[in-house]
Amino acid sequence: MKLLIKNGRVIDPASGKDGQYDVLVVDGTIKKVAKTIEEEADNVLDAKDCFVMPGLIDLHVHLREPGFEYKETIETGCRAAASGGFTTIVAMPNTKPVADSKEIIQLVQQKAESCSKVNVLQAGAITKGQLGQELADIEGMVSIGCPAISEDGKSVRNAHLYKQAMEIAAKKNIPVLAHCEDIDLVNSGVVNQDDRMKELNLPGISNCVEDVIIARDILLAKETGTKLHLCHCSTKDSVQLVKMAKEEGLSVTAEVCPHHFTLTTDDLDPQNSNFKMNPPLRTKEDVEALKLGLKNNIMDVISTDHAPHGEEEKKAGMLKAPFGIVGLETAVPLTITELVETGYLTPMQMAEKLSYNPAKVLGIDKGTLLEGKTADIVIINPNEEYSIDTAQFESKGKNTPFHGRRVKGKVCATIADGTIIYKR
Ligand SMILES: NC(=O)N[C@@H](CC(=O)O)C(=O)O
Ligand SMILES: [Zn+2]
Repeated sequence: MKLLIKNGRVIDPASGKDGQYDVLVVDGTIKKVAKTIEEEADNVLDAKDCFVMPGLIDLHVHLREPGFEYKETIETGCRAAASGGFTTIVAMPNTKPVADSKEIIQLVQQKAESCSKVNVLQAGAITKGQLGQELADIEGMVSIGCPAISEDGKSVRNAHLYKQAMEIAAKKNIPVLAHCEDIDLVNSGVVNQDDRMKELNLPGISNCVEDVIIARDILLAKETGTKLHLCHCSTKDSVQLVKMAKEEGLSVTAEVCPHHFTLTTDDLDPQNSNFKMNPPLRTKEDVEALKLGLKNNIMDVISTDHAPHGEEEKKAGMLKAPFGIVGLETAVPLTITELVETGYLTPMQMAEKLSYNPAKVLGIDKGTLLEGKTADIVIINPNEEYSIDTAQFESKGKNTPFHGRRVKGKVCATIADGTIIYKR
């Protein structure tokens, strides 16, 4: 099987290439990247005026299977990933049952393999049942291909237990993906703690809820030598803390989600609980710090925190609705509109944050268009303008505050392992 991608703007962080090239894929492998390739192929894609980047990698996805199939299934989540340009996704463990054992990890792996070419990596929970009492079988899960551990949905409250998990992760050379939230400080908050929250008369979540755990986790990573990756950072001090950790030479990386660099608490419509997510939308000052953090390469990764929920449960109002919004199918246009068009990120940095750097965090041989590598590729038209429409989503989750928003940047095709898995 031969696939030829013609006339695109190839952007490949691994080689530093940014220019017009043709890409030839043979039997799932990138065979050749050259100025012009004249070769018969089974399939030819014209990528004129489009970015051709390594397939996107999302370190933070909630696939909801097993247990919450009404919100999303592995199959619908993978379809959403493909239409969003993602060829590898890391699934979070807060399923029912929790992904805390070899059996559940294997179940997800087998289902994913049977229904999609998207590379699904299931993160293992840190404690059994995410109850924070007893460590899960981390070594066992790693032995069957679990790429990382995470207690996402919450933090491990007991620092001693967490430190033990970090020691195992360090020994196994896998990253710890940290959801940073001090549950004792949350105090039933649902939106950011600021003037807007007072105006809306809703309970608030202060920046400290996130920052104190980021600080704790960095110090624990320093003492254990573990690779720490901080999930969905939303505060200005998170950027400062990551900067300090990097200056000290620690193995600390961090991600920012599109909603946290696009919206502030001023945008929040209290009647629409699709504005409710964890961490919450923060202030202008926080958003600017996150954007500069991405620009200055303090923040390494853009992840989606794709968190699908049912329509009914999201209708329960700001106080009762579950936290979370979908993100797989809006990440590319939001990144282009908010960060590339505005000059915060170059297209090369976009490819770094959405593919090359997440691959490095996981230590997997992906996120590149080098010859000889697996052909995971995304083709994006950065100039196409349109309105986000949830009716077009492949995801079961339609819970996004971005429905109707004008954006620029459209995924035209996604190729995983040499196969076209999405084409519009
Ligand atoms: N981010 C969210 O608001 N919700 C996530 C949990 C999480 O990622 O922390 C979920 O599972 O729904
Ligand atoms: Zn989380």
